[in-house]
Amino acid sequence: MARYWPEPAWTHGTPARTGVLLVNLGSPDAPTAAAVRPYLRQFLSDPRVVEIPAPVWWPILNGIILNTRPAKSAAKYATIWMDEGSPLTVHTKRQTKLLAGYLGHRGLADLRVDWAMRYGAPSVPDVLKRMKADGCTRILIVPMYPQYAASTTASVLDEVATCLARWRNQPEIRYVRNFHDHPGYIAALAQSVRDHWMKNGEGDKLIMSFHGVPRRSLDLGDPYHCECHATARLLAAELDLPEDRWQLTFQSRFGKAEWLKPYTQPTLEALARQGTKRVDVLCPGFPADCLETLEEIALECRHAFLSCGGKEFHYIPCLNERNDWINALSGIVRDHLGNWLSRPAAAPQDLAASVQRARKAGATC
Ligand SMILES: C=CC1=C(C)c2cc3[nH]c(cc4nc(cc5[nH]c(cc1n2)c(C)c5CCC(=O)O)C(CCC(=O)O)=C4C)c(C)c3C=C
Ligand SMILES: [Fe+2]
Ligand SMILES: [Fe+2]
Repeated sequence: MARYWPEPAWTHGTPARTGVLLVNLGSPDAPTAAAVRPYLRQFLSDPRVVEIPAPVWWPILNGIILNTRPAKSAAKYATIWMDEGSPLTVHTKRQTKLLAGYLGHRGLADLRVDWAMRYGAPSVPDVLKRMKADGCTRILIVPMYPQYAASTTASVLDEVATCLARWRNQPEIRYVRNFHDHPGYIAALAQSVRDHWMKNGEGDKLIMSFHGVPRRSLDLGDPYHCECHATARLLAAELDLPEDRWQLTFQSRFGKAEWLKPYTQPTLEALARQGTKRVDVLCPGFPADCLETLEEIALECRHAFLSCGGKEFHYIPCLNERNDWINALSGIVRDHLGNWLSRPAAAPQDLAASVQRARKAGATC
């Protein structure tokens, strides 16, 4: 239970601040098996991600997966690694900096905007602790997942709650549950497609590929499937695309169970075999490029489509640092800050120190 540092005190004189914390999934520290193993161990030990009872799952995880997958995943990470690190981390860091700038221009320069990763570093508890030490008495948590899923969004909230469960004097917390239908997010996606078409012409079909989840989670009531469909419909409408010009698919299946269908790669292979010459592929569920988009889609799926007779495969990058997207994100943040914008944050107080001072001065309680 002593996983986290003790909470920092709010000291008198520290100016009160409102914090905004972007949280993404996280990456290993390096594209090596040694770095991928602890990352995968943490990720795949999360009961929100793998919902198999621990006595059944742990021998599989420790006996098979952690002995075989790290080297294979590391080789994939190595193909997309950037000079500054994993693409997911690099983009999340840049998005944070740009968001702080946009919010600053909207008169919110004193917001403390930071980022953390659910798995790997910097961890959610470490960043929350830093934010509290810097006077954040209110914190808006922004899981960087447009579509809510228990395995992603709820897992971030679990981690925040687990951290705060060890704190006596907690900040006020709000969070963004989803933004799958936010007009600014849909408009930025649509413009990214139009920008691509302007430079490269239009393909025969636009494939919107979302990360999959086990089919069972839909049957148990997870709204993820419906939110992916809502995003795809809104995007197709914004682009004025008739039904036969686009398709939604799910990628990144993990394990042997059935996942949400149709699967991305088999769909692309079938399209190529049926004579579709050119596809444009977009991953609207990922606000930042990462292993799953740059390796699985832009490399593996391209190869699969071309090997089955397709002629042109175009990958449309994620929103990353696009101005229209960061502007939309700043709107999402402002909407959720709501009445925090008009009420000053409570002054941070180190109550333990106040009590001691009062005692010294002769107070009896
Ligand atoms: C976009 C939302 C995501 C959902 C939903 C999601 C569910 C989910 N993922 C796994 C297993 C793995 N995912 C991996 C990588 C990965 N997943 C997401 C996003 C979602 N996952 C991202 C952004 C990434 C990329 C991370 C990066 O560093 O770039 C991996 C690790 C890589 C590998 O070894 O393949 C695994 C494993 C499950 C089981 C799941 C739902 C239950
Ligand atoms: Fe994943
Ligand atoms: Fe994958």
